[in-house]
Amino acid sequence: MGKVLAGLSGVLAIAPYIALVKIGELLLQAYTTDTAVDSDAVWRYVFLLINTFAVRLFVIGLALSVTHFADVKISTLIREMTLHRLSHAPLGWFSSTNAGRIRKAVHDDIAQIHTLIAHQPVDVIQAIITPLALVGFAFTIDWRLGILAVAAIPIYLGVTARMMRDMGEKTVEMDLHLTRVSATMVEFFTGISVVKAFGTVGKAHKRYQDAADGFSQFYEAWVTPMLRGSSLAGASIAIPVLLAINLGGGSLMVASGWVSPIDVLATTLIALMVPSSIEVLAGMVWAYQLAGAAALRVTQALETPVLPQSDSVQNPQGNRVVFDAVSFAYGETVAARDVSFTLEENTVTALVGPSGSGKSTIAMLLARFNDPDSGRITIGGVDIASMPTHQLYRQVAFVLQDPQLCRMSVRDNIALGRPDASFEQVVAAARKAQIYEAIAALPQGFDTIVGQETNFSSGQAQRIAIARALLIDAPILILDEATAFADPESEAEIQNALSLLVEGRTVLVIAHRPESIAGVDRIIILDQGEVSACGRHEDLLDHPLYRKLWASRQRLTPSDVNEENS
Ligand SMILES: Nc1ncnc2c1ncn2[C@@H]1O[C@H](COP(=O)(O)OP(=O)(O)OP(=O)(O)O)[C@@H](O)[C@H]1O
Repeated sequence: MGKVLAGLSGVLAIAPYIALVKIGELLLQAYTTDTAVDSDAVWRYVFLLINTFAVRLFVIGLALSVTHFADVKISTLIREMTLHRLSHAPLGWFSSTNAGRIRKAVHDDIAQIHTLIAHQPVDVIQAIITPLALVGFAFTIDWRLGILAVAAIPIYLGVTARMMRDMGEKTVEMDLHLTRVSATMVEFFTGISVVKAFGTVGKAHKRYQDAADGFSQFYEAWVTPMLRGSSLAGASIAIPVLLAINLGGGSLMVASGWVSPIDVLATTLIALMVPSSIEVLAGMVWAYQLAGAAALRVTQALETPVLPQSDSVQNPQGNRVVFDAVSFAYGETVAARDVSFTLEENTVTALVGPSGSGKSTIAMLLARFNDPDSGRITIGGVDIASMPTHQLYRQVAFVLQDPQLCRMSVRDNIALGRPDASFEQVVAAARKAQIYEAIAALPQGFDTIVGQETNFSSGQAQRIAIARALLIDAPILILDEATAFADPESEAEIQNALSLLVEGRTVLVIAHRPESIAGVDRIIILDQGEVSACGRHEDLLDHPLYRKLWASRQRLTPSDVNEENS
């Protein structure tokens, strides 16, 4: 409908020229016959001019309204589909995915598609129909004047077509460069505090600098030859050139008695109008290319892998967790290889191993951050992949290294996993997590907005995360041990909060410091994604890797270390 209305407005564009020719003919006739001008007829054409102008404005407005309504509907739909898709993506996907890429797809790219839906149908149809209608009218005035009116167009089109030859590929390439610049900028700003603290701004800045340099080199190489072509194309449709062709040629035709001066005037004006319509079209082609590339990226976001979801609530028998021959790889990097172990109910099990041995990956498979490539994980005999997400997260809670407080009230932050919890339950969780006093001391208490009215220290944020997990009251808990000791000042309070949290639960601890897990029920040593040994601290003291991990923390006695080295 938008296109039909735009076509109609394009046809109406010839009305001023018809009025011009008719009024000109009336004036010329009065002049040559030395009679009075037929002013009624002149006014009729003036009214025709005003009316068609008003109708044209109305039709364009209507066409744009139709396309803008369509755009709002389609953009909303695409946003909903993208967000729905992203909300079902494995949690692990977010950490491995470039923040800049997601932001660009969800925000910028969907906005860019606006051009494609809201403006392109109207502008392109108008830009095609208007010059065609004008040129058609010029030919109806006189075919020779019609030819003069379009004489410069083939040169303009030829040069422009040459310039635009590999526009599609180049636009995609430009977009890749821009995405890289955007992603490195997000990376740079996200880590700016750490980078500054360690005085390595230059290094971190380099990735962004390289991306920006890459873009400017590509852009210069692409645009420089285009500028020459663009000057030549512009010169071929410059006003002096068009006036010389149309007025020069037209004057010769008037002298030969083929056409009247009014005809020449009307077709000259048409000749001046046609290139600007074509330029609008060329501009639209460019915008169309950009919007096309944006649409491609949105399509890719819509193809984000999703975790299969089950709707049928399962009935696990207890909370025994079994990892059964679980393997998982990030692309080529194998992070878990044929891993099997059991977490007995109400025991604390620690995963230890060198950095990169797969501790976090394996632990987070239990929270379905990703699904195993092979093998399965069961809770009470039920495969976690067959549990609905809400059921799984009632069974499994986690306290991670970065507690991630949201910009909402402290109360809502604590009740994030259980929005139906009463205020008394939230307060009780805060008390158990040893964070009640700090919250109560805030001017708005539990209604204080985090990140706006207050900010918590990392130790306090960790205790809020513990309160959150306490409130969820899940029987299984994944705990990143780094969390517990990140803030030495509040270590005692965190220890107390944690001992309350782990009580009576099945706990899997991602242990970064072997000395802190000496009292746990079971220790699993991981090496390059494989289970190397399991047992209690005392049982494992002879294990070379375990001894090495301890030695690296200088907790083994010198004699132990010597023994190991001998
Ligand atoms: N999101 C990811 N994308 C690609 N590879 C990853 C990702 N996360 C981890 N890896 C790789 O998987 C392997 C296991 O990493 P993981 O973080 O699970 O080890 P870890 O033992 O927890 O390490 P650390 O003690 O340093 O936290 C490593 O080789 C790591 O480089």
